[in-house]
Amino acid sequence: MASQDTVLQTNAQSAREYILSQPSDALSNNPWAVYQALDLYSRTARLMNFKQAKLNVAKEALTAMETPPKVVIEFGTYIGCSAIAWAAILRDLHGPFAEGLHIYTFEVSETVADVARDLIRVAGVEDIVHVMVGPASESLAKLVEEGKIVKGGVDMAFFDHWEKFYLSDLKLCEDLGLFRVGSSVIADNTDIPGAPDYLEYLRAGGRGGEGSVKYVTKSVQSEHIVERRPNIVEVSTVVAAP
Ligand SMILES: C[S@@+](CC[C@H](N)C(=O)[O-])C[C@H]1O[C@@H](n2cnc3c(N)ncnc32)[C@H](O)[C@@H]1O
Repeated sequence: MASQDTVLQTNAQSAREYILSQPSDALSNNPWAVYQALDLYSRTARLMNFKQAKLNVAKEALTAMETPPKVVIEFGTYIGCSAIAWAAILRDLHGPFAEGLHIYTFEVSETVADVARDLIRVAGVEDIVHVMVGPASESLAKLVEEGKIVKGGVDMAFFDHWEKFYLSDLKLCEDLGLFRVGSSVIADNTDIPGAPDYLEYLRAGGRGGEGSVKYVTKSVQSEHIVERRPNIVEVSTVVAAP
């Protein structure tokens, strides 16, 4: 029987074949069209991309931010579906020629990262979406070390890798001083498979104590309600940052 990793990689490669087989004038340099083609494809294929109904929740949160977001970090690239959507949203918010737009996205598998890079290229957003291969915590620390992300410089962090890493990676963001008041922290799959320690932490408002990062958080039900399927997007806002 094929391992989970092999299935994950094979499905990702099939998604790339599907996209590359489409007429290029329909998708080329059009991030929304690529996102939607992938989302449509995922309805019949087993893909673990961030689906449209949930993206709508995240998009609403990003659009409502007082300071429109420019820098996004994403834990879990997979085929680049959500990263392409973040690029489309940032471009919509700031215009096609805006400077300083960056999506740093972290993926542990070289094989699926290659798929993401190809799809990001089709979408024409490779100038603002940076795929980093390796454990997310290491990639993030490297970005800070290299000065590519500065203190208070993350407008939105998206958690969509393996749930067991959500809380430790959130705490790493705090330890590196990446958030500002108003930063958004969004997470998928907190209901199924579930990230109880992450939810408990955010619902308590954070680590607690003087000088700590504080949050308000809400579990938002996405519109596409299928019983016993993951429907929740956890949307948290930083309300205090030392
Ligand atoms: C649910 S998928 C991400 C879906 C993606 N956001 C999208 O919409 O296409 C989770 C991905 O996280 C990756 N991953 C899991 N743990 C990781 C870690 N600690 N560091 C980096 N990537 C990780 C997995 O290999 C997998 O490709």
